[in-house]
Amino acid sequence: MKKLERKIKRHQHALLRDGIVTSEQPTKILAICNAGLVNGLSEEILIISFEKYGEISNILMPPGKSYCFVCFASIKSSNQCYISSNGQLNIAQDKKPILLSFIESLPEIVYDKTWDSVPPGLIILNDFISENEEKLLMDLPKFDETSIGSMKNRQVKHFGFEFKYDINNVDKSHPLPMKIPSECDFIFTRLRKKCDKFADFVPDQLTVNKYLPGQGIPSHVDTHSAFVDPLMSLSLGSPIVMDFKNEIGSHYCIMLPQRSLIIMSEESRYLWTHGITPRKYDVIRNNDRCNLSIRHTRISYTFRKIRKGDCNCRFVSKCDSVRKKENSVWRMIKLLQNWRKLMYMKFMIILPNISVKLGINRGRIF
Ligand SMILES: O=C(O)CCC(=O)C(=O)O
Ligand SMILES: [Fe+2]
Repeated sequence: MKKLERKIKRHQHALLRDGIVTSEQPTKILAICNAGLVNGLSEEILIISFEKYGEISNILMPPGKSYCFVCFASIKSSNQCYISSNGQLNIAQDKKPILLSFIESLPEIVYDKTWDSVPPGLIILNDFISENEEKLLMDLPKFDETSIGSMKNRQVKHFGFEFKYDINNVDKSHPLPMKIPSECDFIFTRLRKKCDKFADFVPDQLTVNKYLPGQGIPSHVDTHSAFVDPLMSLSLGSPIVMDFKNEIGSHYCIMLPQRSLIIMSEESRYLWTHGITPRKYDVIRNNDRCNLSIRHTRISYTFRKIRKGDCNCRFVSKCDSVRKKENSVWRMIKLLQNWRKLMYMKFMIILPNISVKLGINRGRIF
């Protein structure tokens, strides 16, 4: 038996131990037997390497495993992929060649991500602006192309109030001289017509983010005490996947199309984190397809309204106003405890003096 075949056989036995049955005959599903999530293989690399063989209908990467699966729409495609890549395509760990095997059926795994749901309170208005309006808004902020900017992962510009990333808040007492540009006014006239619910929303803070391919924004909840509900973000240029996560482990991947407006309100604004994974491609799954969307430059306009006073939402676990109140109660308790300690120490110091004065000694009065 040749060396390659022997190696594959070893991996096939390992797959069998996990209940995955390989097939001698070509099927639509290929197992990459020696590389998976734990070896740093990604869906992006698989799509880039394999899409030339035909339509990919699914990719399955079980968490914590050193194998994964690519499912083609036809056996012809999977067979071509097998012939050209088995033992020849160096995308396994340390640039080693991948070892392939056909399998009968995909194992059942529960995905930790969902592509077809949105968190409560989240609305996406597609084609919210025209191509001309998009161009105007993309050219407006005049980002300096030569500087990488103050943020590691993107460039930002603030209007109305500066968002300070070191304190995760705005300095409400120092508004910026640059207000939200009047070129944005049409957005809110349009919103009033399209969405009654947000007719009263008049933002006074705007953050423009510019993301190059490979850049993103860490998952976060916009500070409750900084901004009221809702938050709105207009997507210009590249479509992108935004990740929404909640505390009980739900993870929704939401495609933000070019020229769309996303409105985050209620639970989606207060409880779910949102973020953009820094990568050059997004994997989009719908029904029975798996596509790669190549990122190019994206500019987003995030409109927010500064909150006056504390937040009084019901999503207390993520509310910094609640945390602030809790902290001040704790501070008060600590202060009281210290005060009691101080009084006790003072008492212990003056006690001997009193006992001498009263003639108290060793518990006896004489
Ligand atoms: O780029 C976006 O659409 C979102 C930006 C954002 O979440 C933020 O600036 O807080
Ligand atoms: Fe945000």
